[in-house]
Amino acid sequence: MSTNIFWQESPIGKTERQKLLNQKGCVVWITGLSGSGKSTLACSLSRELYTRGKLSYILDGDNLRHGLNKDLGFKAEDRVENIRRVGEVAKLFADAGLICIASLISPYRKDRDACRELMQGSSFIEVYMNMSLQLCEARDPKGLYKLARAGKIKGFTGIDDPYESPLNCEIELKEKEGECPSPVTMAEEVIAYLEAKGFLQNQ
Ligand SMILES: Nc1ncnc2c1ncn2[C@@H]1O[C@H](COP(=O)(O)OS(=O)(=O)O)[C@@H](OP(=O)(O)O)[C@H]1O
Ligand SMILES: Nc1ncnc2c1ncn2[C@@H]1O[C@H](COP(=O)(O)OP(=O)(O)O)[C@@H](O)[C@H]1O
Repeated sequence: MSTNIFWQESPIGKTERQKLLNQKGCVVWITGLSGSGKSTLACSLSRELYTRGKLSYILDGDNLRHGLNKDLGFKAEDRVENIRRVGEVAKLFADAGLICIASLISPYRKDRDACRELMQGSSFIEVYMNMSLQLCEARDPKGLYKLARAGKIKGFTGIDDPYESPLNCEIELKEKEGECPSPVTMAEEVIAYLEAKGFLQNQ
């Protein structure tokens, strides 16, 4: 709890940085169950943006838990702090003028909404990977669902820990007739949204 602190203004601001990059800083927040395809979409989106000359940066929950958040586990209060920190970091990246792609389970609605509140206007874009538990569990690329079902991991999201789906997200991606759209198709949907909202230019 710091006291006697003052905000230091910088001579070059977000407006100048956005002009330099010819884009607008924002946060694309990807939420969903483990195995729903968050990281895959984040990578595909980052690649597609790069080919269009747009600068993005991925904040991936799993990766951040190797460094910034390595003191946190998966208890409710740790997940709350995890999302709070990443929300603040995402805000900095957006302020730098980048398209910040945050990819975390972020299971609690209140925490995602708090991250949204940090951002101005419509620059927080919540993307919900609405994939069934059945699909995620069938994928199980890390074998974590198997361990959770066997009781070897306690408090696993979707098994014995809650996931609160978004009520008003900007983009919902889901299975169609039991099939999941390809990562590129999903990335294109997000890019179409960013384009329509003017984030990919700075005129
Ligand atoms: N108990 C439990 N519940 C959920 N997930 C678990 C758990 N233990 C480990 N993992 C692995 O941690 C990754 C999720 O980290 P996040 O930082 O995104 O989680 S959270 O937003 O704080 O809920 C998650 O990665 P993804 O599969 O990419 O979602 C898992 O690999
Ligand atoms: N659109 C997709 N179509 C088919 N398989 C996918 C798709 N997206 C992800 N996958 C596969 O599903 C698994 C989980 O994806 P991942 O991106 O790691 O999910 P998450 O980050 O949500 O845990 C991976 O094996 C990945 O290859």
